[in-house]
Amino acid sequence: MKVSNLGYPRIGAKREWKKALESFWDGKLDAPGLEKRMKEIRLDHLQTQRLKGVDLIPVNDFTCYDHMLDMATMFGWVPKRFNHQGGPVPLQDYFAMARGKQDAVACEMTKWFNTNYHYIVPEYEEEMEFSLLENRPLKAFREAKEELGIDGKPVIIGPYTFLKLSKGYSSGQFENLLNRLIPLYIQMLGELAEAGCSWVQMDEPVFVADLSKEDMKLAKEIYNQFKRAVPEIHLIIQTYFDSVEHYEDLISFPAAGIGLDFVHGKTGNLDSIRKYGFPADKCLGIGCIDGRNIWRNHLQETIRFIQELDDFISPREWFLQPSCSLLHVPVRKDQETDLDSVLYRSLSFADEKLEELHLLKQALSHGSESISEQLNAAAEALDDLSTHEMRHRPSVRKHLKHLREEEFNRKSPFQIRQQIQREYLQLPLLPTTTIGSFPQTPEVRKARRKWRIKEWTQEQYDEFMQTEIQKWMQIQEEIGLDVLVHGEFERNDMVEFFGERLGGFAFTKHGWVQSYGSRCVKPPIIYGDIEFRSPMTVKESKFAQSCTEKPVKGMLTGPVTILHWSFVRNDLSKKEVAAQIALALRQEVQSLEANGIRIIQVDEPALREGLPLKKKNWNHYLEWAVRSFRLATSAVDDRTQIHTHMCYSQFDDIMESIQQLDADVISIEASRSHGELIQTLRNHSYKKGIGLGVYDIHSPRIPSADEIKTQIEHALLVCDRQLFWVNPDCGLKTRKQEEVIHSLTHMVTAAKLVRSEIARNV
Ligand SMILES: Nc1nc2c(c(=O)[nH]1)N[C@@H](CNc1ccc(C(=O)N[C@@H](CCC(=O)N[C@@H](CCC(=O)N[C@@H](CCC(=O)O)C(=O)O)C(=O)O)C(=O)O)cc1)CN2
Ligand code: MET
Ligand SMILES: [Zn+2]
Repeated sequence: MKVSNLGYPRIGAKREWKKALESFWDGKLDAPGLEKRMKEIRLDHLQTQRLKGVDLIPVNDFTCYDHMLDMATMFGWVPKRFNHQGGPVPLQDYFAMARGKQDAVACEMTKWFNTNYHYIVPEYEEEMEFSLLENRPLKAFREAKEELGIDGKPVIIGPYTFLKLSKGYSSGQFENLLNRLIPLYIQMLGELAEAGCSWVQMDEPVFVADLSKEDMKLAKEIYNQFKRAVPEIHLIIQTYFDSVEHYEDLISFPAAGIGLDFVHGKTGNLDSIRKYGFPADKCLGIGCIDGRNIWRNHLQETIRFIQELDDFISPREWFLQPSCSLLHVPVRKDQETDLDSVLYRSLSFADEKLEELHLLKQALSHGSESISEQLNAAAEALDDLSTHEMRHRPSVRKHLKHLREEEFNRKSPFQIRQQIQREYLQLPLLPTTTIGSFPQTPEVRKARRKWRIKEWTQEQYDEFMQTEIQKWMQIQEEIGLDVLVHGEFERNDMVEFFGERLGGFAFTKHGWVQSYGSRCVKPPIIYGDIEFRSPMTVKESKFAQSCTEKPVKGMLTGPVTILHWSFVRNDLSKKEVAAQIALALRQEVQSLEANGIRIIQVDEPALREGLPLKKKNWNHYLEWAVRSFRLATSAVDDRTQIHTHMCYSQFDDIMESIQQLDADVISIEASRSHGELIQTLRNHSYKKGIGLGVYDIHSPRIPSADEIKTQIEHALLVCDRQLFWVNPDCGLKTRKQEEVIHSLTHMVTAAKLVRSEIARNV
């Protein structure tokens, strides 16, 4: 029995990794300085894992930005626009692919399966040469060996997953490209074997998605080739986030081990094991500790579960492991000194999870009695949580039980609302707007910090916020935008902010998780029933509206997004928790309307992300997700315009459900995906207001008016101009003031140019 870890958070308990990267980008740290810092952090994480008793310690899970980008650059997949000169990709080109540069737009970024982690999408281009420009897993393996004497287990994205998650090729090219990748993998594995590496973890999470039998046949052929070429490497094919789709095929692959998720794919994987058994010549990686959530494990139940499995299968060896990489949870909990003690005791972050695995190993090797104290402590902590008074609020439960169907519907259908809103809002053709946030400058963050640590009074803080809002109202007026926003300066994060103001949530001080690149989030913890306390956003929106004649958009985060971007209790279904959040938001929407806000945007960027990985589970999810949005937004008058916003996702699968949200206007991220959304809209005509993002906000690059104009014109080929809005891809909180002003000025110029061309032509 071994403890195996699948991946460790990169960011560091104090976000050292993030800080080093940002210093480098700001020019405060040079390249050797960055390399040095990264190495220290990397080694420190290996040390920690060794101390926690991990037998198979992952290496090459660390990265300077994203693990998919690492794979792509290692294979020489650098799109021409980055003008890479051959050889190992230098940091500068590597970061240019991630973040863009003035003469080259960044590579697309999208959700890693159903998580809030975003990866850089590898982009294939015709004529690309495939060669192993460097062997990163080998480097990582050697480093761990030389510096710490650790025999690391390199983690590599498997070829099937790598290619499935890439873009730029047609389905007919898939097999050919796969065949061209094989030699690179073989070279990589061969060099690892030569260096004395024995275990390699090949991540193939796409094996849990809806693949065909043909796919599995093709995949098996690859693994046969690996086995033939590098027999001495022990490959573990690792799956996660759901149950394996064609389990009976996967167990016949020539691998030394197979890793399964027994948390998020428990029923499916268990059914498969019951039906097909598990090969006695392979190791079973048993993902039994939740790598996606922060609750302590009920160790006794887990032991029982593994013992039951042991009754009917006899793998060569058991690997006790988290259900997936620990990338998705914060580093360690001992920094959380202000939490409710019952809640604190029921938590387990990455380091605690590794301790839990070690305890499981002890119990399973030496009997449960050997750790009975720890087992009882875990059971007791979870028991105390389940009887916490926050867990059950009768008023909320009662309200939800008695909802009437009309509470999920607007008063009139869209066509009627559209007429009424046109009168009420008096907007020009192709109205311009932004998605909500303006730069969260160091000054804004400092102000929040001073307020948080009580160095500033509420009045001082409010005054600062008003000044900031006022400044940006004026900037927006000068730029000539049509629908203004207050800028979200008062928010640390679009989810955490609401979590701090609603009943039933707790929030941590250091519970950071990587979202993309150096950007992190601190997901709030939903541990009780959710309750609206008092208006959360009215003060700022109302103030902003008092500064202008133009309509100000109120700005809320939707129920599905709050749910997905929080750590959620697991004694209630997600559907029930979403309904509780929706009910609270409904009251906020009503308060905004009552205070003269004529447009309210309810962001749902995580709607697509929450989509189950298997199609058969889609309908159920989409149904409750849509209903919760409607519950949150339907209480308003016909004349109040409801907007929603979504980003970083492929939308073609869910256009129908987006339509059913019945929002009057949706703004969607579109620019990094280079026109794919346009294709989607060609296939599904969308009959409500829509703004396709006209420029990428993740890049410091400033788009020209011409380029934006072209984007608008392209969009108008598929969108009705009477329904079209002009806006950036997403909020602007990560940008600098000057970048924002220039970009938005170009955007408004572009919109005006298109308007006047339309006027000339009719
Ligand atoms: N939850 C969530 N998920 C999301 C998004 C999102 O906005 N929220 N957007 C999409 C992309 N993801 C993103 C995720 C994070 C950030 C982001 O900007 N994160 C910030 C942190 C935001 C935050 O909470 N900031 C705190 C401050 C945190 C902090 O570092 N405080 C320092 C002090 C800071 C100072 O004095 O300057 C400290 O306490 O020591 C605040 O503003 O109050 C960052 O990593 O830098 C952006 C996009 C998808 N998923
Ligand atoms: C990730 S979606 C962000 C929407 C939010 N209103 C913002 O502008 O930041
Ligand atoms: Zn967005």
